[in-house]
Amino acid sequence: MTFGERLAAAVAERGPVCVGIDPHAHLLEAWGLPDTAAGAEAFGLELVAAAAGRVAVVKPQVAFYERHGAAGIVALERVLEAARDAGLLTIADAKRGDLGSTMQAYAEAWLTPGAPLEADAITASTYLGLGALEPALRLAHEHGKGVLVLCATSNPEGVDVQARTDAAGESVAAAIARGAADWNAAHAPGAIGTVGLVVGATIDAAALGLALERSTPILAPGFGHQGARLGDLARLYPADALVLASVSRSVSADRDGIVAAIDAAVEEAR
Ligand SMILES: O=c1ccn([C@@H]2O[C@H](COP(=O)(O)O)[C@@H](O)[C@H]2O)c(=O)[nH]1
Repeated sequence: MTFGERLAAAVAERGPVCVGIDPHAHLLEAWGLPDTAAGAEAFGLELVAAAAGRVAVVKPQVAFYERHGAAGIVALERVLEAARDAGLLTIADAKRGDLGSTMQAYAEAWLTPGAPLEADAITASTYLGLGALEPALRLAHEHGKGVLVLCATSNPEGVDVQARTDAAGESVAAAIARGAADWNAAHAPGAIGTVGLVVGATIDAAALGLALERSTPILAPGFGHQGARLGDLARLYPADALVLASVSRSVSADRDGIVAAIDAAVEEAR
């Protein structure tokens, strides 16, 4: 089964909300936790417990674990393991992107069953070309895992690169979306595939000429803290798209209120 098909089944059961796990220093302080690996682990484990049974997916932001060094990576391993044990799909928001042989190593780190940092999908950057991701896409496909490629990101600066067009008028973002759809069509015809796209909820997808296909799962950050509203999901994305709406800070601001905030997000998205 492809990652896209696994994701579609999970979203059909629990809805499109993805709980982001972003242990910012200011959130650890607000939660009364130390700004250490142990604090980031406790934060992540509480969010996993709150998300379990409520949503389909959690998305730890790797940077907030890396900032604590080796102990932070161990903490992330434990958070990923707890999420797996709780029946949640996991997206490691690692934004990896390098030439092919190095991408192979990244994929072995994040997408190999049994690896200490195993996740169901990673985020990846195509600055070295979509073709450079090929070893990661192949390894992901082999194991039913996913690679979510940055396409039209939610930050305002992204448009400087992503809206650039070639001689035929195709934007960088549109070319990435086309490449992802082509890869899925070639490797899993008729299915929702291995390669997904990151398409922010704060951007104008039509202005970029994006053709979003059902075969290409979409990770949609930008809801909540960045301003987009979960209630607008149906307006922002094509009706038949498999969209995962990511919320991090907006559900984790208040330690005592995370269950209520996740329930509210699920309800608003529904
Ligand atoms: O285009 C992108 C790609 C990734 N992100 C990441 O998602 C979360 C968003 O956090 P919020 O608190 O819900 O704003 C964060 O980890 C980003 O690095 C993104 O925002 N936009």
